Amino acid sequence: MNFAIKKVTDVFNQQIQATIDGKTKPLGALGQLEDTAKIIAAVQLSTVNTGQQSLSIKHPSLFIFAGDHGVAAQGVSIAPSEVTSQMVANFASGGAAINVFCKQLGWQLSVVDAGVLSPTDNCLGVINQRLGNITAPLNIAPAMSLAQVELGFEKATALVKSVHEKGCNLIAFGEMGIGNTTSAAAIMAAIIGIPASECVGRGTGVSDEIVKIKQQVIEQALELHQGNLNSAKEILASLGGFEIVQITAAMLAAAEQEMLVVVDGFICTAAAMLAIDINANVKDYMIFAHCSGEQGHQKMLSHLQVKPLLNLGLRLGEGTGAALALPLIQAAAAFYNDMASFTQAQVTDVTDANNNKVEN
Ligand SMILES: O=C(O)c1ccc[n+]([C@@H]2O[C@H](COP(=O)([O-])O)[C@@H](O)[C@H]2O)c1
Ligand SMILES: Cc1cc2nc[nH]c2cc1C
Repeated sequence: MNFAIKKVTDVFNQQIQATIDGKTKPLGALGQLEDTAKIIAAVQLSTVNTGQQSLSIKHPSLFIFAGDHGVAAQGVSIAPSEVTSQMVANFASGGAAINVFCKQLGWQLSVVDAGVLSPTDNCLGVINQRLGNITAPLNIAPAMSLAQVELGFEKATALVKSVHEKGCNLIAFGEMGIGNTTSAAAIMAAIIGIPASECVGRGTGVSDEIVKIKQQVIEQALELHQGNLNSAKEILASLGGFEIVQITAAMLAAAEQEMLVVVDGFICTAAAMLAIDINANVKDYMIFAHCSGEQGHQKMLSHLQVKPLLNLGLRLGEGTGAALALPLIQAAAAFYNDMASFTQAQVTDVTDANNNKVEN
């Protein structure tokens, strides 16, 4: 599957910067909200809203993709794989952190079974996009086949298209999967080309001893699959998870539909790295919500040269960081649309006086 993602043009950058700088505030005083407004404006002025001046966040939707990881049986998590299906049931009945935040903040929340141990057919509203029950342990065999990766890409793409058709223009991704910090750290090591020790972390909160086991498992996996890590899809088949496959594809499909993409924590950023590897244009559509407490996440973000909005020490996943960033994203669009300019408010333009921006 290929994704035709329009490159966000820089033709409007000067206009966008002038709009932001013309607002009644010292230059740069809205900090990262200004950077966020620039991302939204660059996407919306150069794609959907060409020529239109105001920014819009329509029907913000958050998708949690859940998948189980065979590597969990190698003792790399505090929790057994059964917890993934149990948490999916918790999402379906509204009891998880992400349910509370989505309800509070006005996100539409959907839960996707990308392949968890116990099929979740009896969970109300859970979307069935299963690629299997659980991946193979990545240090022993390829996590899945390339055919499963392709199927995941097809299913995720169709899902995103249907959400876009309902009028959504901003989509966020979260995940749930016991063992998936091992998979994400292995993906990170493969993509960045750094040792497993720099990528591995405590995940759900494992001990130093288990961190060492995780590191060994990742090192075994990288050695086993060397030669089969030449493309993002090969990396996904060798080291991925069913939820990571579908998040990667969903990010690409969302950018293809000219939607903004909100990236959550460590695992979702691993998917973002893979998506960027497949089509670099997708990065222009991404807003990085937060820096997770998972060691390795800051390194991923630095590698991508992006600055997330929040740094709250969250390490839950489920899309919780993405959900909490929504009010800031909305605030960025709102100040861009609604703040008065120096001219409109008849306030002395301090940017001219102090920064010699106007040549006269
Ligand atoms: O989003 C993050 O940065 C993050 C950091 C640490 C853990 N998690 C969550 O914890 C689970 C994976 O942890 P583990 O220890 O089982 O690999 C998975 O369900 C993730 O949603 C998520
Ligand atoms: C209880 C629990 C909830 C989670 N939510 C995301 N990852 C999780 C991991 C565990 C163990």
